[in-house]
Amino acid sequence: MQFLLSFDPWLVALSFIVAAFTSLTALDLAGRLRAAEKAARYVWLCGGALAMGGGIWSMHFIGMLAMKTGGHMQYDLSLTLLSMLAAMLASALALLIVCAPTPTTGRLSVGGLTMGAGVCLMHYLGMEAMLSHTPTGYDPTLFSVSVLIAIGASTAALWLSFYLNGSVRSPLWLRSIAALVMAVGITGMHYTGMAAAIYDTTPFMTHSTTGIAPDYMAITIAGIASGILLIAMLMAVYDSHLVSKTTRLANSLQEANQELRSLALMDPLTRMPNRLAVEQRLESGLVQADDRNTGFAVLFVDLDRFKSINDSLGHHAGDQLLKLVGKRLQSSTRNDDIVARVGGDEFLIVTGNGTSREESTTLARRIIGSLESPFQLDQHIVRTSCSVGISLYPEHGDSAHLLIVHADTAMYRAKDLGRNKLQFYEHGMRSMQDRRNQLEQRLRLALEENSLKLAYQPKVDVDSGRTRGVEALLRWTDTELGEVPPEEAIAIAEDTGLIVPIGEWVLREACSQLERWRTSGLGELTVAVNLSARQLNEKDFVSRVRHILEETGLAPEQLEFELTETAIMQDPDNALRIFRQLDSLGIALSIDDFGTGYSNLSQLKRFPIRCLKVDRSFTAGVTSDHQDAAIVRALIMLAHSLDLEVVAEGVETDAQLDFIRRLKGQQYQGYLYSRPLPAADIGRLITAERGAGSAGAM
Ligand SMILES: Nc1nc2c(ncn2[C@@H]2O[C@H](COP(=O)(O)O[C@H]3[C@@H](O)[C@H](n4cnc5c(=O)[nH]c(N)nc54)O[C@@H]3COP(=O)(O)O)[C@@H](O)[C@H]2O)c(=O)[nH]1
Repeated sequence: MQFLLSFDPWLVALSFIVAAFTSLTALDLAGRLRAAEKAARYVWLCGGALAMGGGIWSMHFIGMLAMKTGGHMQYDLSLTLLSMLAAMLASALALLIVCAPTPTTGRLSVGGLTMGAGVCLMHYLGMEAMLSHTPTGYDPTLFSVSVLIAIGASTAALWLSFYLNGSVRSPLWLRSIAALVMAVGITGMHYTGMAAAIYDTTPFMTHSTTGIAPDYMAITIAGIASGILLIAMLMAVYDSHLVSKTTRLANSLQEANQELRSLALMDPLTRMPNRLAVEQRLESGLVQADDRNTGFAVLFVDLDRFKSINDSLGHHAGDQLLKLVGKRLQSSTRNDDIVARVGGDEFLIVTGNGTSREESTTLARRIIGSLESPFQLDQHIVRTSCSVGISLYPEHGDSAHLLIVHADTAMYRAKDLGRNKLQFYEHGMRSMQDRRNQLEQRLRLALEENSLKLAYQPKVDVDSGRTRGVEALLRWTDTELGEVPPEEAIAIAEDTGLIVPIGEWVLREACSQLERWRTSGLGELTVAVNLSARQLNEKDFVSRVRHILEETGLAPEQLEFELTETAIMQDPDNALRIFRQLDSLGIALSIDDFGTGYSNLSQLKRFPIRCLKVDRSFTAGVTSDHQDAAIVRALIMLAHSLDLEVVAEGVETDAQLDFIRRLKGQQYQGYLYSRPLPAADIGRLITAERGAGSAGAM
């Protein structure tokens, strides 16, 4: 017998709300379950099955309570518990299914079927639990519809869960809509199932006194609903904690990433872009230039004599200098140029797009000019200069690599041409390494074939204007390479160790020449020979010198060695030992390029030195730069106080000579009197000088 049932609308609404709330919680749980690690997954699974099963079960019994009966309904305890167990097992199964990483159709179908069956089992066991109002049968159509709704709703719920908990968690509004759809399914199934019930008698007119009373049932339902609410709240709190933790982690990860990225692109000393950064910039510059049909320039800047500053003043000072140089370079460039430090004392500048050859020249000149004024490094004042090589895009290369290599090659050419210069790359210029290899080969050959030459530059007495001695300077004109600048030849010789045999050749040649001049009547001149630190390291250096003096017949008093402060400081103890032996032979020792090496004077004063040579870079500025003038004044005073002679190098003008004279510098050397000349020319010059002297005396 079918009866028309009526329901309390508030309780029906409540049952729907509980269903929706349960669905929302279940969707949330499914997402967490999938993301959870092994142990946490079991906790979420148990908690989820309890909450979800309990929720569905509560919704079902609220629906029962919503049914308006004339009597007092009681529920069978074991069937009620069984129905609850069925709901929870079905939920556990559903959650297990959604744990799987991929939602195959088979998995969804089996899951939907099993869960639907579980929900039906829960529902119809619940119906059976109604004591004295147990249905006697079910309308097959409505029953089938309720089963189909249960399976359909379960499959939809599983599918939604997969869909909404993919790689990215869906927003709350989307999950809420899904939960509402699921709630419609669950409540739809429930009320269809209730409508399917057939009773023999008018239901609910009788009273039962056994089983669970509706009051207890309401309390149980309220308890379970509160439990779900609690779990949902706990999840929300956990969620916000997780979100803030994740946000914090994400932020610090982002910061760490940024830091790593900037470190990878930054030179740690100067905090300027590094080689990688400039290469990236070059790559994008190439693309831009092609798009706009323009060009740009790459400038390779290398400091001159940085090594000697670093060696003599120490790495701290060297580092300070590099930072200051970096700042000056940056302030010499425009905003759209990038300045990077790409090696020890090497900087690379990539100009903004549209830079012409003329603009690159102006920039290179500005850069060279920016390094002209001295640098203050703690208590030291330091001077440096730079050589700049320039390559242009597109003329000199079509890749970042080529442009850098060509700018580098041009920079080495600028160094060969005497430093403190700019040089554009020219096609056919050999790469630095190629040229070095060729130079080394040719230099060895020149030594073997005895084709090296010496030039001599007079060292002139400031008061009398007469030549007191000469400095022997290496000259090399190669048949293939042409005239090779002495600085380049010496640098190769130093690097390859050839400086030892070449130095010995220079010494023998200079001593022989002096003897020839003496025997030809030029009188007692002295000859200064430059020494390299490498020569000092030769075990038998002193005995070789003694042997050459014996061989050539030159008196030791006519020989003088010049050594830079930097060379001495490479191994001061060894230098001191050798200097003492040379001094005891009667050979004089001079400190070359004085003022550029910045050695400590307490070290230097231990050495048997007779003379300080003021570096030509200071002499050049004595009449134009008050700092240079102050430095030369201080150096000469220092030499006087240590009872040493002073030779001012690089005197090119009368004004410079006057300055040296006023300070009582004893000797000078420079183009003013004579450039370095071949031996024959020097012979003639001194002969003329002597003749003029005797004529004057007469
Ligand atoms: N170990 C050895 N070093 C050597 C030897 N021969 C030369 N050298 C060193 O090479 C450097 C370059 O020498 P060079 O190009 O010969 O330059 C010398 C002079 O030409 C130059 N000079 C002299 N007067 C002036 C001047 O008025 N203006 C000006 N611009 N330059 C001038 O100075 C150089 C001499 O310097 P120094 O030796 O410091 O007195 C140079 O460092 C040589 O030392 C060698 O055989 N062995």
